[in-house]
Amino acid sequence: MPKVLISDKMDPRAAAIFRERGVEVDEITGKTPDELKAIIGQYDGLAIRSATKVTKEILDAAPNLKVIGRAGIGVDNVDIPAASAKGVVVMNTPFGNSITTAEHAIALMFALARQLPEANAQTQQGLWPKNGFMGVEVTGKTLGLIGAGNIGSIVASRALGLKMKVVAFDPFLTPERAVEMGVEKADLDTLLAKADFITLHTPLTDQTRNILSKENLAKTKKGVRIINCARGGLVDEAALKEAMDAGHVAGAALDVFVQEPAKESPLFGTPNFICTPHLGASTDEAQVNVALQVAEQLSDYLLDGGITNALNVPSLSAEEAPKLKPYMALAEELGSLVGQLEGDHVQGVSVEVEGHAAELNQKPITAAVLAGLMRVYSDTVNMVNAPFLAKERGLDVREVRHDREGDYQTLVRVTVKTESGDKSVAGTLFGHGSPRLVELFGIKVEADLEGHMLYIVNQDAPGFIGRLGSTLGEAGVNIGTFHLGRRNQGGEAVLLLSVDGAVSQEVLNDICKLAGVKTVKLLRFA
Ligand SMILES: NC(=O)C1=CN([C@@H]2O[C@H](COP(=O)(O)OP(=O)(O)OC[C@H]3O[C@@H](n4cnc5c(N)ncnc54)[C@H](O)[C@@H]3O)[C@@H](O)[C@H]2O)C=CC1
Ligand SMILES: O=C(O)C(=O)COP(=O)(O)O
Repeated sequence: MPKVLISDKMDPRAAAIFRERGVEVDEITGKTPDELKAIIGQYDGLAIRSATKVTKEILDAAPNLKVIGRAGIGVDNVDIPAASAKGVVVMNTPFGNSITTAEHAIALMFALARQLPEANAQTQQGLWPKNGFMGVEVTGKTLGLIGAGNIGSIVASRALGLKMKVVAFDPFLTPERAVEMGVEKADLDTLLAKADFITLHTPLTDQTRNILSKENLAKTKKGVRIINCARGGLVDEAALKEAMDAGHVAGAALDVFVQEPAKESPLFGTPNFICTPHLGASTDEAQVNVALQVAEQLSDYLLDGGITNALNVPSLSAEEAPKLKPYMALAEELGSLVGQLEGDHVQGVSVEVEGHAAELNQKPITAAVLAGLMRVYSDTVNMVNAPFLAKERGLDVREVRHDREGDYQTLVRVTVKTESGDKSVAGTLFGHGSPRLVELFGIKVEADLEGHMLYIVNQDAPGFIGRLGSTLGEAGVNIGTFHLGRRNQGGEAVLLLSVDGAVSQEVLNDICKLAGVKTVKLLRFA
């Protein structure tokens, strides 16, 4: 039974789903990195929010980890390249808390416009400060939206409902989508110059870090109010403090900080500065959404291989997974076969699918071919890290889909590019989806690729099979299955024998000495 650790506070429904689905679950929150390192080794899955930092060090201490699920959106607390290199799938729940976070941004906008926190505090102190809090209306004002993705577009629709004008800066926002959203698409400088309120809804990337820098803050309208419910680091906190002290920025509301938990900040105590402790996603509704989703997604992956909302592998629905499973087994065997035969020389790989296979999602099939192929270099390769390793090695990977049906109802062909030309193997599925090799380097040969196998290329000649049988028999090697194919009569022939166990180098040398033998190789399949 797979085992999952929930390491951040999560709605109890997550644990309940894991148990219902047949996944063992521990909820251990608030661990230090060292404490997490000490226990992570026993888990197949890890469910987190933003508090747990999944660093390379943690991943190195997690040999069994297969999947990380973020109950939320931002995954900047996960070292995704390190996870990919280790073959760990990283998933998030991209929509579960979007409305909630958008509402928090709107709530903070109103709180700034009417100075609600300070007015509340002073009233409760018994000061009745009726004349101290002159606010501004949002109606008719311009909201500058930096980032018009899921959350940004919900904020825009709410702001339009409040009769605001919305100007959006997002390099990936198409003019058509801007029209559909009812916003004006603008460049950043235009937005900065026009906005009465600015709200940020981008991930933290090299391009967005300090997008509200000292320089950009200086380009804003005097009296602007700024809201950040996305990620700390989008706003230069020191520059914001300066701009507020100078009276240029009239108010700022931060839900997120460069350093979290933010126990101290020069901004604390600044008039018209409001903050919340990363509460953007904290509503009952959002937390139930993300908890249910993350538990279902992790269970799907661990139990059936279904992949939803993964950031480092192609998606594979729980419905698709059972259909694709036998193809992935076939693809991995074909990859393994070419890897073992040609591994050192491979410069590029082409994966072709035809017949029924062409109706399926090809990405997982290609990833499985690469996993089989790359396992020659490292036994920690799997479908997740194989495409990354292939890229690292500079392998040119191509996918081809043929609608035609050939000799077989379904076929997967793997062709590797080598210095001595293209070499191709192909396989199909028989009966109840059992993989079968049907072609090896241009020769038709049918074989199940399993266990230890001997690959022999020889010159087709009478008596060879008898001599080979005797050599193996004398060495005490039992032949399980025997598959034979040849290019033409008297031409090159290929033999694939399954043998009961490994064959010594001595026996391989003896086979090599048999007349007509060109190549002998011992292969190993799962
Ligand atoms: N405070 C909180 O508790 C929460 C914070 N978030 C954060 O909100 C942010 C946005 O989330 P979503 O809208 O779901 O993401 P999304 O991926 O749907 O949208 C992000 C948008 O930012 C845009 N973008 C990327 N680079 C940009 C750049 N250089 N300049 C301008 N725009 C750029 C993208 O094109 C995209 O449209 C994320 O960082 C997420 O982590 C999300 C949920 C809760
Ligand atoms: O979903 C996100 O990106 C968030 O920032 C929410 O963070 P949290 O799950 O509340 O720690």
